[in-house]
Formats: sequence, structure tokens, C-alpha cells
Amino acid sequence: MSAEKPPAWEAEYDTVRDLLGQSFMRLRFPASFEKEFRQNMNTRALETVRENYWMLFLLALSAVLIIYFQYTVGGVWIGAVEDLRLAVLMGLCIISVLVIFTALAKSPSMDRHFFSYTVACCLLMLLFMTIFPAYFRDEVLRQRSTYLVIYLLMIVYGVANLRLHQSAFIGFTGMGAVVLAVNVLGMQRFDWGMFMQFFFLTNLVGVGNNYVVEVRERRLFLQSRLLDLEKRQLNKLSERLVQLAREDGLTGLANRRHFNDRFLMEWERARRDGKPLALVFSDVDHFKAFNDKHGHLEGDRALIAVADVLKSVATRPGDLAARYGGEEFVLLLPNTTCDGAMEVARELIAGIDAKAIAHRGSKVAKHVTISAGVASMVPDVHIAPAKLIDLADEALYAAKHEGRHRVVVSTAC
Ligand SMILES: Nc1nc2c(ncn2[C@@H]2O[C@H](COP(=O)(O)OP(=O)(O)OP(=O)(O)O)[C@@H](O)[C@H]2O)c(=O)[nH]1
Repeated sequence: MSAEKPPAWEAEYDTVRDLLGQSFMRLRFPASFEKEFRQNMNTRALETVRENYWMLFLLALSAVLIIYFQYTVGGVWIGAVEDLRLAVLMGLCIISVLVIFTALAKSPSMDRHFFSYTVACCLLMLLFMTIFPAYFRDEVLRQRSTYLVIYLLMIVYGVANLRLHQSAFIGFTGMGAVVLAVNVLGMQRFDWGMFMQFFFLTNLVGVGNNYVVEVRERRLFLQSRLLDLEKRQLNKLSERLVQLAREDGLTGLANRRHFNDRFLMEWERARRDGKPLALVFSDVDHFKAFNDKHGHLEGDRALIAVADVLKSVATRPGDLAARYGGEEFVLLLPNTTCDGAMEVARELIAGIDAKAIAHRGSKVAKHVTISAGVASMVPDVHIAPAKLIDLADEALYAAKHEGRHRVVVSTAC
């Protein structure tokens, strides 16, 4: 015997549990989750930038103010004039890149290229922050302005919500770009010691920090996935429970409880709209004898076949076919007159005849037959809903009394 395949959600649930149980988390999920996780992270990174872009401008402004207050007395620049020009140029370059970056991040059509333009903008800023200071005459100004690199790398690694390899790519490519630029420009005064200290060490610390951040993000993703799966399963179960509470176990028709609820609802609706509401009660003829001759199992099959015909005649959207009890069934037909309900009842009897289920114990025919009673009325506040049920039931009783295998319409019609 082949082992039964677990449902898809169960397999996914187990995979998520396994991944969460791992003590060392690899920075890659199975393909089915990885794609969704990446999209998630990208969206979050974009949201972070859109919500916090002002921090970048604040950072640039603080750097300008720090330099201004350190190199001015009473608002007059005390450093070299060339340094002032260079500092202003550097500030303008950095702010231009920030403006371009913010404009790109705010444009939804550029979302697909988020990582590409982030890399490009970061590289440009890192270049400006390392190359310009190398040309400052003042030693202290040179050192202090290079600190900016650390701030930018801190943002890339710590705040931007980028994945580890994305941040590391920006950090280390930035290093490479600076080395290239220094060589191409033949910069003699470039301070390699400071470069290693600021750039390389910050990158190392950033990589460690970002590993921790990405692992946390991945765990959060898995946990929310687990909750989602549990919620979906609970919803399915509660839907199934509601269905079971309304359904007859043997025939799959509505059960009596559900019929009662719907009947009262339709009664009220018909009363408000001033429309007729009809019931067709039906009962299998000599069913006790059927069970005696053919056995209970065959009896069950016959009831299922009768139920199928009931389902097939209850075709309008508001119609409901229900098992009222034992071998008794009912059709609830909103907005239907006695004549209309009679037609449906006749169709029902003909449909069951057409099934030609052999019935050796019947005194009416050689096959299974039913009797039906029909009633319809326009509900009124002065009439109890049970009245309609009584009328249809009396009509069914009359059909039995008059010889079975027929429809009788209520005397109130
Ligand atoms: N196989 C089976 N039999 C059922 C089920 N529910 C009720 N019955 C049987 O249906 C029979 C109903 O018998 P009666 O109420 O005497 O009615 P009848 O024999 O159909 O006679 P008339 O209705 O007067 O034609 C009983 O024997 C019940 O046991 C069911 O779910 N499965």
C-alpha cells in the first residue's frame, strides 16, 4: 500500500519548522521561499529609504555644520581659501547625489532597479568622501572629513535594510573604486593608513552586523510564514466545521437545522418583498418495505439517488434542497407560486421515476417512487412561519392517503 501524500501545506509547514530549528542559519532558503523573502526584503529596503531619506540630508547638513563651526571664527573662514572651495564643491557633489538617489527611490517605476542605483549612488558618494579630502591642505580637516565614510557605511550596513551580500558588495566595491581612482589620479598625498582604518574596518564590522540582521530578518520571515500557514489551516477547518454543521452526512443535502435557518430567513425576506414562498415536502413511498426487502445499505443508496434528483431540480440561486428527516425531504423555493412549485414537484417525481431503482416491496410501482405535498403563500406578520410547513405537510399526507406516487397541492393554494 502506498503511503498517503501529506497535504501541500503540511509539507511547507514542516520545511518552515525545520528551517527555524536550525542553530546555524544559512543565508539562503529553498527556492520557493527565497524568491518571496528577497521580494520582501527589497520592499522593506525601499520603504526604509522612502521613510528615512531625510536622515541622509540631516547627515550631510551636520557634516557641513561641524566643518563650518570648526573652521570659522565669527563667521569668517580661518582655513585655507582653497580648502573652503573644495569643501563647498564636495558638499554640493554629495548633496546632488543624495537628491538624485531620493528622486529615484520615490519613483515606483524605478523599484526594479533599486539595488543598481543604490550601488551607483553609494559608490559615487564614497569616492567623493575619500578623494576630495585627500586634496585638503589642512591635515586636521583632511582627517575629519574622511570620517564621513564611516557614517555612510554605517547607513549602508545598519539602516538600509539591505541583505548582507548587497551591503558587502557596496562596501568592498567602494574600496576597490577608491583604490582605482587613487591610482588613476596618481594621488601622492592619499592617506592609506586612514583608508584602511575607516574603510576596511568599518566594512568588516558592517559584514558581521549585517549577518546578524539578515538572520533575524530570515527568522521573522519564517515565523510570519508559520503563522500564516496556521491561520490558513484554521480557516479551512472552521469552514469545514460550518459546512458539516449544515450538511446531512448521508446525502450531502442541507440538514434540517440549516433548512430551518434558511426557511426563517426566506420567510422574512418574502414578507418584506411581498413575494410568495413555496415548500415541496416529499417522502419515499413504502420505504420501510424497501429496507426490509433490499437491506439498509441499498436503502441508503436509494436515499442518495433521491437526493441527487432533489439537487438537480433546485436550480434557482435561492432554492434549497434539504433532508428533513429519515426518508423525508423538502424543497425551499423562494419567489415561487403554487403552480410553479407544482411544476417542480412533478419534475422531481419524474426524475426519481427515471432512475428506475427497483423496489420489490412497493405496492405502487416496481421502482422507487415518492409522494409530494406543495404549499405556497405570501408571508404576513399575522401568520406564523410554521403554518406554511403544516400546509405542505398536510398536502403530503393527502398525497399518501390518495394512493402515493403523486403531488397534492395544499387546499390553501
Ligand atoms: N436505509 C435507511 N433507511 C432509513 C433512513 N432513515 C429512515 N429510514 C427508514 O425509512 C423508513 C420509513 O418508514 P415509514 O415512516 O413507516 O414510511 P414508509 O414505509 O416509507 O411508508 P409511507 O411513507 O407511508 O409510504 C423506516 O423504516 C426507517 O428506518 C436512512 O437514513 N437510511
